[in-house]
Amino acid sequence: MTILYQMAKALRIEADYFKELFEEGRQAIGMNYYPPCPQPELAIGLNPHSDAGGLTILLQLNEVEGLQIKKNGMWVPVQPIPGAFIINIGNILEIVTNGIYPSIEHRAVVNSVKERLSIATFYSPKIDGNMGPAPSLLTPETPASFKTMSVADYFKGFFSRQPQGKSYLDVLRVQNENESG
Ligand SMILES: O=C(O)CCC(=O)C(=O)O
Ligand SMILES: [Fe+2]
Repeated sequence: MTILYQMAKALRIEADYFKELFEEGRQAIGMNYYPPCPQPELAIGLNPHSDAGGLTILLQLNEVEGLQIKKNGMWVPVQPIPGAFIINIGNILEIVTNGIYPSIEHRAVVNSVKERLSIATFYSPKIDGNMGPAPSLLTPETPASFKTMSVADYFKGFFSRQPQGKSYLDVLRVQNENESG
């Protein structure tokens, strides 16, 4: 919550909006084990995706490189630093910040000789609320880029698709003035 409140403050989003969304939020944990692969160029550990939730806190457990983020169209490795957490922005933060904090596309590659372990915690809003771009960010010059929807419908949509880059966000985007009414 501390990280989220600092983000809200930086963007001048009312703290109450984040409190309402995230304070009773859901935290999920995922553990990833990537066995060594003799031909790593033919395999992928985890397909390119952006995380569904608000914030992800990730620990690369055993100092084997594997996580890559997409920056300017290129895959950039994230060096594991012992004891350091990686904070990733998920799709829901992109939606509530109306695109100011874009979610990060990332993937995990495998190593030819070493196994790799990571633990991720995903922090998301409570399931029985609605979410959309924070009202305080919306002005006539900066209209909503995303639809407001229930958190439950958002996750239903997310889990009914194959993870494929950031494609799900495009479905939720307000297309243009005419279509958005
Ligand atoms: O193993 C990693 O470093 C990435 C894990 C990940 O992106 C995820 O669990 O969503
Ligand atoms: Fe991820």
